[in-house]
Amino acid sequence: MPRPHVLLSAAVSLDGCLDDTGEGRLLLSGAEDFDRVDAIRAASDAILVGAGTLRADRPRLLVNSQERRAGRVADGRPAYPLKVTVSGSGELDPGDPFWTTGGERLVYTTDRGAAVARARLGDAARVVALGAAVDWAALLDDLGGRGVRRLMVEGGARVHTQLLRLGLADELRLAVAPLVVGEPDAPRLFGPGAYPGGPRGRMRVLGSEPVGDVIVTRYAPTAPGTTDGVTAADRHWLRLACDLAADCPPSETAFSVGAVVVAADGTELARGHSREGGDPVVHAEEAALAKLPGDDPRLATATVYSSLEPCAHRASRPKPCARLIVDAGVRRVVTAWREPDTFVPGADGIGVLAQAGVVVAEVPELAAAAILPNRHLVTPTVS
Ligand SMILES: NC(=O)C1=CN([C@@H]2O[C@H](COP(=O)(O)OP(=O)(O)OC[C@H]3O[C@@H](n4cnc5c(N)ncnc54)[C@H](OP(=O)(O)O)[C@@H]3O)[C@@H](O)[C@H]2O)C=CC1
Ligand SMILES: Nc1c(N[C@@H]2O[C@H](COP(=O)(O)O)[C@@H](O)[C@H]2O)[nH]c(=O)[nH]c1=O
Repeated sequence: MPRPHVLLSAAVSLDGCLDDTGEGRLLLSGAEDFDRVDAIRAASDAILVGAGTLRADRPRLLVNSQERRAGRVADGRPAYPLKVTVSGSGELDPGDPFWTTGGERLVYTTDRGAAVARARLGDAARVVALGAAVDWAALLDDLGGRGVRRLMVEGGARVHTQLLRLGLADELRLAVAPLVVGEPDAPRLFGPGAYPGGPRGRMRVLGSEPVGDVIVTRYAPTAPGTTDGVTAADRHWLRLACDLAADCPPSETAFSVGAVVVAADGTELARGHSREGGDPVVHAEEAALAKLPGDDPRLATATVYSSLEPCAHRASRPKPCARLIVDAGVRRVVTAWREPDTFVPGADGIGVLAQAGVVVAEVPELAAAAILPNRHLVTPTVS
């Protein structure tokens, strides 16, 4: 099951605070903005907050609009999204309105926390133990397995910080309120640590609008991952490579493939697709790499996204794409689809890359998109 789309939602002051240190929650949003948040909740399958937010805010996390609830029911969904919390300790207060209102409740916790949470909550929630520690990737996989496609995360600071740092957030929606908290101990949206792309990495702005007196901006993280684990930004770039594959001039004798080269800070360096620019034999990765100077220093930390595994054997050119990638100094490749035996039996571009020390991440959930423009070339059993 695919992981859900993860949307981080927060309201902050001009000095980046989520709250002040006083009693009760600081309302950063106005009525119009709370209504915008309500619409996102209604469009979500599940809403997650950390146990710290449960303790500090005692939220209900409802869809407040009756029309929106009715719309969900008309679509065959429950009136309220699933409510999810994360707690290492399991120290959750059954008197909180979170457990008695709205949608069904789910707690992700540790093996030790599970015993505490079950004793405290009884039937008010399903408690899922994820081992000695809570692993966020495992949590998202589990939610995907429960049919959650869109997850809204409403904080707090420690939860947002981890999801962004781990590269697991697809989108960040930030409402910036026109006030300054000014307190040194007030919770900040993002804590210190190593974020994808480092301090020079820039996110992509998807849009921005005034809502009442706050400004809401939508961002997408773009900096590639650095391991064979797949991040949300990796999926974004690989989806683009699959879209490029669909743009190739069709062929009966070669695959349609798209490729994108992305720098460590999330800057797109080059893109290419098969048979680009009227060259009947050029491959996607070859076309993309040819647009960059061979000594471009950004290549050493770049990631190549290719809808199809880079080729290992080639009749039409001296070097296959796996070798071109290694020779360009690229150390990481993300791909959706292993090459079938259609033209070259036993091609193992991933093996060539791995042998040269290149980290390869595979995203099988995007294989269908990579195959689509090639469906006339593969038998149904291969696809
Ligand atoms: N302005 C806004 O939009 C929002 C503001 N807020 C504010 O944020 C503040 C709360 O933030 P914060 O205190 O950081 O709390 P969080 O909501 O981020 O919750 C932190 C708690 O969640 C659990 N947790 C988180 N990550 C893990 C993990 N990897 N493994 C195990 N348990 C984990 C722990 O629970 P446990 O302690 O049980 O082990 C931890 O103490 C409040 O002041 C609130 O008002 C909150 C949401 C939105
Ligand atoms: N203070 C604040 C937010 N706080 C969030 O709203 C949650 C409470 O929602 P509810 O149960 O509907 O009262 C709370 O737990 C926290 O996640 N959100 C925002 O968009 N803007 C704000 O100014």
